[in-house]
Amino acid sequence: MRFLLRCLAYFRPDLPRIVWSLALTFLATLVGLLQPITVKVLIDSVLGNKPASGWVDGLFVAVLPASKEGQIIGLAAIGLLITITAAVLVMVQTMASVKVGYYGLRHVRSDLFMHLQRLSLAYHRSRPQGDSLYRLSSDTYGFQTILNIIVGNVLVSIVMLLVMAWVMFTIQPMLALISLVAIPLLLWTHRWANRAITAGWEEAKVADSGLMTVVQRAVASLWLTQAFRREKHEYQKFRGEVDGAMAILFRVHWREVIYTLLVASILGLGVALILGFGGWFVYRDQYVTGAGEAGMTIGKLYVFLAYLNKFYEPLNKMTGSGSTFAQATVQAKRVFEVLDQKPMIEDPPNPLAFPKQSRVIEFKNVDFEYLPGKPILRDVSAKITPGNMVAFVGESGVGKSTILSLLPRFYDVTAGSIELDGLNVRSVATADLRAHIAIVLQENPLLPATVAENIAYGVPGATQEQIRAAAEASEADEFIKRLPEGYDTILNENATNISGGQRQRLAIARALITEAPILILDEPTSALDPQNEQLITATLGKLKGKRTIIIVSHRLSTVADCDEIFVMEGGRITERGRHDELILRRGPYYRMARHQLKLEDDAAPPASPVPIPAPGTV
Ligand SMILES: Nc1ncnc2c1ncn2[C@@H]1O[C@H](COP(=O)(O)OP(=O)(O)OP(=O)(O)O)[C@@H](O)[C@H]1O
Repeated sequence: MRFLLRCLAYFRPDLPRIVWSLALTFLATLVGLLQPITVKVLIDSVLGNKPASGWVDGLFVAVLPASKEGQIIGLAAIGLLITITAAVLVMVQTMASVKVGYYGLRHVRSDLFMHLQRLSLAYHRSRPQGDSLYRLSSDTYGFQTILNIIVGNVLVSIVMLLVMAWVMFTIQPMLALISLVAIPLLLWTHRWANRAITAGWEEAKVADSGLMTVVQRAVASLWLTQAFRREKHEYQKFRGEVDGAMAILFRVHWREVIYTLLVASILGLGVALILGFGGWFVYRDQYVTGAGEAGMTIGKLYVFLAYLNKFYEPLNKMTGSGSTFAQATVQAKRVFEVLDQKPMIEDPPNPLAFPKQSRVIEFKNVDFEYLPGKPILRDVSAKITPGNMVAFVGESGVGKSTILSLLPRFYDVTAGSIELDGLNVRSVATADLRAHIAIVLQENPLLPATVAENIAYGVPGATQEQIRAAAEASEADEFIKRLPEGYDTILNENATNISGGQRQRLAIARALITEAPILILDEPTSALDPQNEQLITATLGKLKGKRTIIIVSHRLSTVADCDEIFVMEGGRITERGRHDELILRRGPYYRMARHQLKLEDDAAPPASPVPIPAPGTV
């Protein structure tokens, strides 16, 4: 019940429309109830010449003309009018409920989308993207289905059941009791089927979202497939997933059709009982005891059978929608599974004020592990003064990128702390913290939008001048002006219509326009040719003193100009200093430099700082 109320809460803002829709449904149902009366009046009063029994019949007879022909035509016209009125009411009700459904769907999707954005990178990296897409695009429909079934079906059906039961009892109490036999049988069948079908849908949804993941991965790595001629293998993998999902769906549908068969048989049994007992009552009252109008008549039996259909209709609907309902609850549960995930990175309850400005950054005895018991960083301490350019260097996998991702709190440290001007990053709002930091990675996502829009992503409403200034600072202006539409050139998916170096310079422009006091660059030049590397190194050189720059790079030519270089080994900082100091020390940095800068193996420590070859010459 709590689960259903939680689902329905998404539709609460539309409560007046739900009430209106319900009222229309009842009205349409009531109007529909008048339909069998036209036949009863035709059989009993017009053709059978019996007096009208009851005030509704009397009302019908009263509006009919005197002649038999006129009465028959009149009843046909009334029947038509009733049908059209009920259909119009249903039409208005349908539109009202469709609106309620879609508004609710919008709420659910917005909630889920927002929550997915709040969930940490750790969450998203541990799950297939296709699964999140599936939950957002497909599973959210479950809420709409639950509303439609509860409001448009269950509530109306329960009222209809009560009304019909009362009407049938007034016609023939014994027949009414017999017709109730179906209810316990239906309840028992429903209990069994609901469990089996829900379990089936749970399995089916996992398989279906797995299919989405396969497609998403295949599209994202299409170049890999084509380059390594693995189309056949990928196709077979896809077919395997499709076949697996289909087999599960077949199993669910088998359970559904068996359930439908059982429901139809139970309702059929009810109708058969009424036909048998009802027919016998008519025979007894009209041909044996001669009770006449006071007993069971053919007209009454007809009306009873018509109402029996209307009595069974909601039962049929309720049980018939049982499978759809089971599927919808599985979908809604999958949405709640994500909504109930607590974001790992949360703002403190009372964040301290933290206006954007240059600040001293300090890593204090930082330990970090992605997985419990598997330390990546150990006792890392480093102080970076505003305006300085520093670098973390070291072999692949030592934890350099990990350090960068701790500063904007993509992950939280396991022990120790990171402080800005002495304030722990955990004591300020994440948005305020991240406003201090602009990030450039080795591979930067660019959007399928214009070049100008991509640069201005972090500063919506940036002027043309700001965009141009950022592009000039990142040495991107030249190439942008040469693009077919200049700054208005639209980048295609993954920005493959510009080169890797150009993408990198756009990413730097996008970072610079934010005027964040801290600029983080993770391997900004590793994918670039010497000429582009030189351009970017020159850009960074110009920013020195204006922003705090933290670089992770393998290329010593990119970091040689830094105010401080932190050398990392096995998750620890083992050496620190300026390039020339580190070379003189003949430690791990020197060993790295020896290969890259082609220093003589046994060369004596140079008396003066080692000249750094200009980027592009090593
Ligand atoms: N999301 C993650 N979950 C678990 N382990 C991870 C995750 N990301 C990185 N690692 C592990 O953490 C270690 C450090 O990774 P990191 O990317 O920080 O190294 P790096 O020094 O930047 O390497 P490279 O120079 O190759 O980029 C590696 O052993 C890596 O396997």
